[in-house]
Amino acid sequence: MLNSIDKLWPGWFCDILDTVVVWNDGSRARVGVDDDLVDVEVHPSVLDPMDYRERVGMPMADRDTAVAVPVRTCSTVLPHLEGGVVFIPPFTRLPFPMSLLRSSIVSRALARSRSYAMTHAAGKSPTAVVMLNMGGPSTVEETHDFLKNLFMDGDLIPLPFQRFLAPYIARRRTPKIEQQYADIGGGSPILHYTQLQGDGMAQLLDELHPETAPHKAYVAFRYARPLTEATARQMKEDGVKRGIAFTQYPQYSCSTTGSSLNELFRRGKTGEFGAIEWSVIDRWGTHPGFIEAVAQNIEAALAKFPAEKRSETVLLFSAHSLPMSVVNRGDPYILEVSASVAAVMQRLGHSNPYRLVWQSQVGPSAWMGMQTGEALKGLARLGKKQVVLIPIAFTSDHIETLYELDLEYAKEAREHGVEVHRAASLNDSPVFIRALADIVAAHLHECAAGKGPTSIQLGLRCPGCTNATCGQQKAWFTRGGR
Ligand SMILES: C=CC1=C(C)c2cc3[nH]c(cc4nc(cc5[nH]c(cc1n2)c(C)c5CCC(=O)O)C(CCC(=O)O)=C4C)c(C)c3C=C
Ligand SMILES: [Fe+2]
Repeated sequence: MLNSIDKLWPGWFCDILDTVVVWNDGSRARVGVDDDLVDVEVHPSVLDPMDYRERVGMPMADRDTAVAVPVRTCSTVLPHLEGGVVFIPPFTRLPFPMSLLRSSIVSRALARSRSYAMTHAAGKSPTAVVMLNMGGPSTVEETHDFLKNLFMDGDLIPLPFQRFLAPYIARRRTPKIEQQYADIGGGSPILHYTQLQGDGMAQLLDELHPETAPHKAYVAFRYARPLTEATARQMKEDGVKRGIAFTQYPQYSCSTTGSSLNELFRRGKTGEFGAIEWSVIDRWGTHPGFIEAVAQNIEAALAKFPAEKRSETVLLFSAHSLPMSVVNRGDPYILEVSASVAAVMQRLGHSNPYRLVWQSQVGPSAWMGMQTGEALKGLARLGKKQVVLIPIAFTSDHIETLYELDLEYAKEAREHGVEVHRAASLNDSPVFIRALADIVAAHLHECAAGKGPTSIQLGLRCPGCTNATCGQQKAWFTRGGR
């Protein structure tokens, strides 16, 4: 039996076969290693992958992202399962070695669905999925323009005499930040990863939601190339009629997602994008695919500690801080980051002690604490000498992970005798890319079911909000950008 499976799907299972146990009856089963078990669906006696897909009516992407595990033990309990496979749906919690295996299978899915998308979606105006984020300088030379755009943004940093003060502050800050980008390899990798994530997501979407295919990912950065205005020109040129504004910040803040939506609104209402029907995905910080992808990276970092001391390791979640003035006007970011952390810890079965701390404060005003650097020193003082640092509020590497966490904080902690490993950023995680596709597919289904173009939550302004654009923007998107 093992040989026949190995011939059909070469190399997929060999390394986990010995650890898998399956039992139960009917079409459900439990699979896992020792006590670490998950519920799965069982498809007995199906060995050919194409046949498998047809029989269960499963989209190509799901077939490949599922982990198919040959049944070979427990033949006394379930003789009819021997020679079959079990299908574990995407985002099911998996014991660690199996979750790694699934990642590699998802990579194959991306490659396969590319050709599917091309065959089925030729010649139609694309459904645009606009990936909103702040962006970063791709080269050191772009640092000044990035900072100038950032300090000009009154939604992020309201300054007196903004048009004059912003260029001045940007100029003064440029040498320091240029050096940081030089130290992390000569620029921010955010554009590279956003394009990769967007392209992978669009390919999967063509299959998950063929009604709106072809899907095309566009990147609209707030402070770096490609800026929203350039993306608007491109979308108009491509004849886009349907757009989804998809924030790439998992958790909502008025200073991040809110700022990007305000910018989209300003340019959308003057027709820069052409005539587009808009809808918005404004937050997804507890989506099971996002949580699964983060959890897998934590498990990989935890595995670097000796097994006998692993459970003592502190999981230190770190997110970009917010000024207390923003928190105190009712911004939902702190709550939503906390919800992400709670969901990840739930997924990990609360295997370790944890804290959520805050980094990257800028300027002299009061910011949300405790600060990440101080927390690491505090843990060292308390004798906690093993830490996994986890970036939880950003989806790819950037100056905060590669410079602040890796070069500053982790180094300092090691000087205090703490062993630190950072959980990798999501970057090219296939599980994460699949999650992005899943989020958009669910959104498209909801739109088709008449649930409206925005979430209910987007409609509520912060109780302390005095920014008129926020109100107009929310009303405009609620009408589908009309
Ligand atoms: C969820 C992420 C972020 C939130 C929330 C956020 C709020 C926020 N940021 C500033 C000021 C600055 N941020 C800067 C850089 C920067 N900010 C984020 C993310 C969030 N910011 C990232 C990922 C980056 C780095 C980009 C990269 O490519 O690496 C900077 C510029 C760098 C510096 O000068 O130190 C400033 C300034 C404020 C005021 C704010 C909340 C109101
Ligand atoms: Fe920031």
